[in-house]
Amino acid sequence: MNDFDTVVVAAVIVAPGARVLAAQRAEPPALAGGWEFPGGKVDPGESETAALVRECREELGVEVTVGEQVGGDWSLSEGYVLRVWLCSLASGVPEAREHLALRWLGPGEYFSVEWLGADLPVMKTVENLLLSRD
Ligand SMILES: Nc1nc2c([nH]c(=O)n2[C@H]2C[C@H](O)[C@@H](COP(=O)(O)OP(=O)(O)OP(=O)(O)O)O2)c(=O)[nH]1
Repeated sequence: MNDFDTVVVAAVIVAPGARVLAAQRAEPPALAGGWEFPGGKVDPGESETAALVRECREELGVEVTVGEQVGGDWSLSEGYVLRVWLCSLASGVPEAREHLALRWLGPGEYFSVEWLGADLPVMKTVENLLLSRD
């Protein structure tokens, strides 16, 4: 990445049973229908973890606790970089306020949705992380 890249942060919300929350994008048309981890762009002057908490509040109506980072910089389109953290639910039940749908995926279901290109390798790394914990 370079200093001009926009950081997009994403939350892998993990629930008991090693379930992770996948969210289906509503827009733009090129990405609509694809599945991602909830998140969004970091605002100027905002910390990355604060952006993560804010995006989960706005998009899902939940409070999350931020845990360990998953990898480093994940490639996105030109000018963007994706950074990902494991999170847990502190309060609330996720609702699709900005997404088409939400789905909890358990082990064996992690690849049952059409992940966006950037998210597929993230899901693979998360699978390794979660399954090595058992
Ligand atoms: N949030 C999120 N965005 C992702 C993921 N994977 C991926 O390629 N992207 C792309 C889609 C978008 O082009 C960009 C994030 O934009 P966004 O629309 O979620 O950001 P935002 O909530 O801040 O929205 P805005 O500024 O456009 O209103 O990163 C992911 O897992 N989570």
